Amino acid sequence: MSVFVEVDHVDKIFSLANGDTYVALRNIELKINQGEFISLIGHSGCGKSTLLNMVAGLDKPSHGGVVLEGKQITSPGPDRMVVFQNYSLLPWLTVYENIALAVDEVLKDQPGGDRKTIIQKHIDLVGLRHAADKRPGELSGGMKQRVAIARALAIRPKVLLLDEPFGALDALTRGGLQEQLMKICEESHLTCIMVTHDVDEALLLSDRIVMLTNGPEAHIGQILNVNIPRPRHRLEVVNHPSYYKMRNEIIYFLNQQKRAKKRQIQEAASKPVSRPAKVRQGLEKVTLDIGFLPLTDCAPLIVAKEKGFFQKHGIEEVNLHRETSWKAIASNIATKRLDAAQMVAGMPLAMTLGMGNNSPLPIVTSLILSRNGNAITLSNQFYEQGVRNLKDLKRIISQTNEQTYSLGVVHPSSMHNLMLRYWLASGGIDPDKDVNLVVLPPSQMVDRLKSGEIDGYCVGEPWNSRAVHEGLGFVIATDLDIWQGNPEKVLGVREDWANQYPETHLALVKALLEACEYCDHHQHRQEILHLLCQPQYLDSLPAYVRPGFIAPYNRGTHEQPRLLPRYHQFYVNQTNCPGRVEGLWILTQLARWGLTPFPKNWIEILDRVRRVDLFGEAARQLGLPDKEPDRASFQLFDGMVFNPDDPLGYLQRLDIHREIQIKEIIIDAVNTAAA
Ligand SMILES: Nc1ncnc2c1ncn2[C@@H]1O[C@H](COP(=O)(O)OP(=O)(O)OP(=O)(O)O)[C@@H](O)[C@H]1O
Repeated sequence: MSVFVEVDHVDKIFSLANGDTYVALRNIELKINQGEFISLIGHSGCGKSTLLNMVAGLDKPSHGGVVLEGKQITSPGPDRMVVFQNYSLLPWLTVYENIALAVDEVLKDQPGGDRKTIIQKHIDLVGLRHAADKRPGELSGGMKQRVAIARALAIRPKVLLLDEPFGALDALTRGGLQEQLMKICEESHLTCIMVTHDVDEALLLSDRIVMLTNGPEAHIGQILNVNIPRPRHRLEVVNHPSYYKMRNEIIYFLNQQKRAKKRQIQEAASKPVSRPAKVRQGLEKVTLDIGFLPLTDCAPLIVAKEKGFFQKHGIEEVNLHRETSWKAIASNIATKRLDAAQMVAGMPLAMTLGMGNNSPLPIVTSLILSRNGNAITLSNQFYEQGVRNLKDLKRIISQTNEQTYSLGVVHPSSMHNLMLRYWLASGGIDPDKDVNLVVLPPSQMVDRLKSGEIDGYCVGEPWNSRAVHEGLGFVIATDLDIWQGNPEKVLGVREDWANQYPETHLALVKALLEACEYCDHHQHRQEILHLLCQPQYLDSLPAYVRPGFIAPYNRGTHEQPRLLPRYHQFYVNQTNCPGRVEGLWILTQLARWGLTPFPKNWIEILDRVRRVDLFGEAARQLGLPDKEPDRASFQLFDGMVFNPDDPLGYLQRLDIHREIQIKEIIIDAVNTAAA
């Protein structure tokens, strides 16, 4: 089906009287098919009417655009009619005259007789023949709204826009009008967008319900497909087997938003007390301790320090602490020894959910530092046995019952663990039953492979290339083969730290974002290689770091080494925004393997951890693109589609998984302060 209306990455920013701005909507992306009925639902003030007004052409997006049948909407037009809650009829005109006014204006090229027929037909359509000569003052609320609908339909719009059309009517009248509207829309195959607060109304009328989060920066939290067959009848839809499940889902979404609002208000109220004064350069803290692990993809941190990006943004002194494991990073952030750290992509979510029997500790990430850069290395023994791909590995594992192979991963919440598990499970290998996964720091992988304690691993560079260089193993897959562009390392800070030092946090994100951009220029790579290999950072031979960074990547197989331009991706292709959809994928995988429960309130958790808003602020201040990646379905190498509106459906479709727990994870601001 072709797209009829497209809301294309729309932002709406209002200028306020005091000179400030208010970002009402951020990055709204919605494609609507012809004949679809869409409802917009969300708490008061989230931006539903603003969005509707932009489709109507009554207001303009600040960024992005709205397109109808391939044409950009720039002003109101008769192809889009709006029905408001307050009817907006002219009180001195009769029902007939109110409709005639619009018809005579828009269809003026048609003969008068035809226009009369059209007016009459639409008066009949809404059952008002008996009241055609009455003025609005003589009509009930329901009758007035029927006139407004008839007037909108009479000029044959392509899209009908309804802003809480039945909000002012009593329940009985509302019910009758809903049925009438539904019938008209179904018969004329009209495309409708309706703003409503009424969950049952949305379920009765809609094909899809678009749920908006709270503002500022409201975005689409979830889209619900209403799979109730048409024609529908008001008294029957409630008997549909999924009616109450869908209803509960919407109400749950609204409750999550209510709770998030309450927390924001509490946080705002506590700010003046808890925030330290700005020390210098407009920042609250100008000396920072930041943790990292000696891996090729720590480059942005090293570059930010060595090339002066931290100082450029007012952070006078940064002590980079080389840590030995991801576990140490998590612990040093939890105990506040570190202000910030390079983290594996799943760590902020996992710590927030309290993975591994820890108390939930909210961590925020406002920046992705790198994408890709991992590989799965297996010992030469597999190669000698003819293992070239996942299928071969499965065969060998099935044949060797007496031995369980051990594979190293660097942290339960790391993409190494989640991607290795995904890859194995896609090939029918249960990562908890058919192999033995062991958590080891990256720097121990090569030695353990050499000693035979493990048979392979999934790790970042330079540890794969080093094994190849030393003739210890071969790369069976890089993460480009599994999920090209997967989020790899992120910047992580405690949420209370981010709240306490907001300007410093922003400066840190800006400094690292600029460093990421610097790292992606291939003409800088030789210089960065030199910086990275220094004793205080990777302390590595350049030969281990070069492959995939500046030189062709050698898998240690018979295959010719190949250049992999995106193997270490730091900036291009929207690398840096901590998008919520990929965060949601991580949540599904943590739950899949029993590492954390799947949070029933996932929208709330993602909004809290993956701080798209703070990333956007930093990017805008630098004049760099600030868009969140598309809120679209995607798939990994096996073709299984991940639909962000149905994460639980995705989990259910995955053949191999542990028992999945679904739990509401409530972490309030008071706990945060005490943590
Ligand atoms: N012209 C304006 N100038 C400044 N702010 C505005 C303007 N119009 C709307 N806003 C703000 O934008 C946000 C979204 O408003 P909008 O009316 O779209 O919300 P809504 O979801 O339709 O609310 P409701 O359900 O209460 O009708 C609100 O915070 C509102 O105060």
